[in-house]
Amino acid sequence: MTDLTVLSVASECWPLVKTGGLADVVGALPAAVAPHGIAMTRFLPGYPAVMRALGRKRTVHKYAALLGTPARILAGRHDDRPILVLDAPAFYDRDGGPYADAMGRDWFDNGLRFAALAKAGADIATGRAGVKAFDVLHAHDWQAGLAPAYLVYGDASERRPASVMTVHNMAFQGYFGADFFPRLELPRTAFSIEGVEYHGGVGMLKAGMMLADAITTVSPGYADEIRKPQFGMGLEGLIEGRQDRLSGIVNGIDTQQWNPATDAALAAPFTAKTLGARMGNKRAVEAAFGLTPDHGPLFTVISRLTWQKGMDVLIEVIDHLVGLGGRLALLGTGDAAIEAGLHAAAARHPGRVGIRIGYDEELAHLLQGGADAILVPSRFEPCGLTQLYGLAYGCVPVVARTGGLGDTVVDANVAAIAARAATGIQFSPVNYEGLADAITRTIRLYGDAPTWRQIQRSGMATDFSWAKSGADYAALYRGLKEQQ
Ligand SMILES: Nc1ncnc2c1ncn2[C@@H]1O[C@H](COP(=O)(O)OP(=O)(O)O[C@H]2O[C@H](CO)[C@@H](O)[C@H](O)[C@H]2O)[C@@H](O)[C@H]1O
Repeated sequence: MTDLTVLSVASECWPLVKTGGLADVVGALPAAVAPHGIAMTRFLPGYPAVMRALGRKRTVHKYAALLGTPARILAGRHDDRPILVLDAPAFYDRDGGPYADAMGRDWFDNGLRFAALAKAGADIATGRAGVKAFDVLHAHDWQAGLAPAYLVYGDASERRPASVMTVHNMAFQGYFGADFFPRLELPRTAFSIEGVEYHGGVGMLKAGMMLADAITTVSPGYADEIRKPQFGMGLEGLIEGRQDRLSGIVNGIDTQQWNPATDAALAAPFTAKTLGARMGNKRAVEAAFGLTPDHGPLFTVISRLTWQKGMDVLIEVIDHLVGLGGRLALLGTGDAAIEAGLHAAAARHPGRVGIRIGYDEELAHLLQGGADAILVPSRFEPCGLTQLYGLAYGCVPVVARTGGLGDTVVDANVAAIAARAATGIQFSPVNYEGLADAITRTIRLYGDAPTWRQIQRSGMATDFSWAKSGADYAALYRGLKEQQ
């Protein structure tokens, strides 16, 4: 029986639109909370891909002008779950990505595009947009950050749903100049330090974190870290002041989507009992990346190519990795300078380093199923999903000891190996010595076949499902509803 309704407002949702981990989480949450009596509806921008995927839709609300442009709210279903879409062609009907054009330049009107999503989300959650009001509005990242503000500064006579602001990545804050404020159609009182104002302009993530009834981030470790300036990125003061509202709930993974026994993207499906079958995937990865086949350790990286992800440090250690007999198959897209550095490394090491620039979901699955270890040298990582997929696929995660990476991987130190608890390798700090040493350790462990198998099996036995976190989100929603 469902007795609590949640509107989840986000700019991405797997499999409709994805640029990163946010989409995976928004896509998986409804099923994760459903067993706990929570009915979750997602609300997304009407990008062309979303409009196409939804098929039959019904108009539930029309705006003559939503922040200055005609718009409709449409109701549809996907994977047998309800979805609401903001159809505002002037904002979303464009070729290119959700945030940037085909050349990678941010859309000039991103502030307005996502403020409109947030405003319409608040209208829906309050029951003003042709569908029944929701108990809770759950806003994800800066793109939905103004939704709690539109609730707080809305019509005071209406019953207001509770709100949750989830921070998937503090580095993206949605900051716009003061001249942007009048376009938001918020009352003047909202432009204050207690409201949406941030350093003289509008901070969309800041607004959500300031005004939501609860703040969550995607691991307990990151929830702790963002109180410090190094990780708080300017918002540490606000976070300290709202400590009692903050919690960390670690991401799970969709174990239907990411199941090595049934994964159609693998050349050879396998289980913890048939790890030998991974060899078929390794051969397929070698073929796809132009690597010379051998039995030595094959590393992978599947990542946005950015400073956050430590990709500059990765480039520095590639010679070391190859020098120890390792090979690397990398899939990613991002900063041009990092792409150039990777291409140079691949040219130096033909047959040992293969690079694929681009976004390819199927190849990501094959890499997890065929590589021996996945490198995640992030400088900060709110949760991280690729190390969780690695655990599930016997692709041993080698991770920086930060945020969710530290929370989800058990380092293969002597005690953990003896207790059969080790699931990967942790290292710190994120610099040449730290990562090079971690690679040396990994290659040494790989050479000890029984221990390596044990690490793979312990990783695969880890509970990375949504079971616990789904219950945690449900408990959070319930607590907020009771306080209403
Ligand atoms: N080139 C490529 N081709 C195919 N797939 C690719 C790819 N590059 C990346 N991916 C996929 O994109 C996702 C990346 O998710 P992460 O959680 O690792 O990082 P991201 O920084 O995007 O997410 C942010 O939000 C998530 C969700 O909360 C947090 O886990 C994380 O710490 C935070 O930084 C994974 O599903 C990965 O397989």
